[in-house]
Amino acid sequence: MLNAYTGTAVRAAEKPLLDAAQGEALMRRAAWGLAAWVVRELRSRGPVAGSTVVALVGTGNNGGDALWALAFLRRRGVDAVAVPTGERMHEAGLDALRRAGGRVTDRIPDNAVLLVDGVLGTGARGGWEPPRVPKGVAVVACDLPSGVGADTGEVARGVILADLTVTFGALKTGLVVGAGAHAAGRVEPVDIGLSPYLGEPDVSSLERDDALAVFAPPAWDDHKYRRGVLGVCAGSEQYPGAAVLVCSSALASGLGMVQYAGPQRTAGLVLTAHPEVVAGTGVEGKAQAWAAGPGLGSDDEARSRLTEVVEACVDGGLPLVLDASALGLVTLDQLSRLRGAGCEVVLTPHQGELVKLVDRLVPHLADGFADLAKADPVAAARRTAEVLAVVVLLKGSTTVCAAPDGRTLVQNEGGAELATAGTGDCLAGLVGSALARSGPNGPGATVEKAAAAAWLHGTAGTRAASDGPFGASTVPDAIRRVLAGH
Ligand SMILES: NC(=O)C1=CN([C@@H]2O[C@H](COP(=O)(O)OP(=O)(O)OC[C@H]3O[C@@H](n4cnc5c(N)ncnc54)[C@H](O)[C@@H]3O)[C@@H](O)[C@H]2O)[C@H](O)CC1
Repeated sequence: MLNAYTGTAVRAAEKPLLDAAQGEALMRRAAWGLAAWVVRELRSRGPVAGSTVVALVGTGNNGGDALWALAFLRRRGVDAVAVPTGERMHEAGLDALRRAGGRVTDRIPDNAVLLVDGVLGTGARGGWEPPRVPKGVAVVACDLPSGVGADTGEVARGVILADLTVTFGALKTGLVVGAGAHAAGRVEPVDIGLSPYLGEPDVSSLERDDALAVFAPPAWDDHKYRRGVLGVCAGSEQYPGAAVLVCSSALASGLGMVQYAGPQRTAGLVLTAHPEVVAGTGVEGKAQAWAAGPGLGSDDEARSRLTEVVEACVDGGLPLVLDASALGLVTLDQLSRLRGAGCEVVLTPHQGELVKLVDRLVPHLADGFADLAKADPVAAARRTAEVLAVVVLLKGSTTVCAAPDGRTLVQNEGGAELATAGTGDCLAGLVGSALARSGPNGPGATVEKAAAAAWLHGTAGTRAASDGPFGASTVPDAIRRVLAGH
């Protein structure tokens, strides 16, 4: 599990050390770590000594880190060049650079091979006007790409996309969420001794082993009912394929059984693809969790199919994932009955669906909510989860999984290749599968299951993309390959 903290929390963690006059020691540790990563980057591209490294240096401590790092690099024989972007530079850092034999110029030298972005860190307020960065120059951001909001991942004007971000003290939320995560490139944390002063993380991310623990292979004495039975209510005359995609993904994730409830033609398609599915028109059976919504449509029949599933879940206290059409159909009363029956509920909207859901079910949150969902997806998912008392899995370039108590997991596996019709249906099947398994229960368990599904879905997407462009029907096979370890 990886943990990330807001910039505000990291600054608060620094405070006792700054009060104890440890500021320069912290900065030198940070700069030392940054210089070490720059050396690695240089080595991967050619010789270290003699190469020109330029740092854009802002007026604050972020610039101070960059100056100290240049001073350390100068001692490795690097031609270390500072380019100030403001009226002043960190005094001690500048002094260190000068003593080490580095230089200060007013423009990026043509022969620069690597650029350190040390303009703005956690103290940034809004954007800036960057100089033109010559093509082919590697970019290493100091703590954060300048202009990325450390608390939110919102990207302001002027952000230079980094190949690598070396971040100090702790991962920042803004480096693992949304556009900020994209701007940061690879992220390498450097320990500067803040751990004892950091509280609870703002967000966390499941790693491979955490996710695979949710989708664990069967134990030697498992039988099909103990491995989990997922009920699927998806697909319609208009969108029959959705039913197949949900069932295929659920089966690929290694469940004991998939039970399909839907019209005959759709059931026929499901059975042709997967004869092992138990299909019928109603919800009777042995389902231990339900996935409802993909391709249901919005007519009376869709509404009544969803109602049947909700009632089955209320009666049995079963977990339920609501996706796609179900997000436009579910009522506040149904959510409240599900909660009252102790059912785990996961909603899986993308940004547009979340905004519509909030408009419809939580009108008092609706004002400005579309802007919030764009700028700060973590806050948007959290607010919805809290007010509806369900887990919200918000799909996007970063998948945000928020629990009603605020616990939030963010997953960045997979890329834009997954933005193709039907992949959301596959994700719904995986969330349903995670819910149907007897796994860890208790606080946090539901949000972890949702995040594990997001991890598997994203990782499968990346696997599928490695063979070239793909459609959603390829995803289930990729899921199997990820779970098989190849
Ligand atoms: N505190 C420590 O000892 C350590 C800090 N580290 C590094 O310091 C930065 C945070 O430093 P801080 O000085 O607080 O903020 P910044 O350097 O990010 O910038 C402040 C500076 O910039 C001006 N400013 C803010 N926004 C803009 C803008 N949009 N355009 C132009 N100028 C702007 C502001 O007025 C200030 O003058 C942290 O990220 C670390 O890199 C180390 O971790 C070591 C310990």
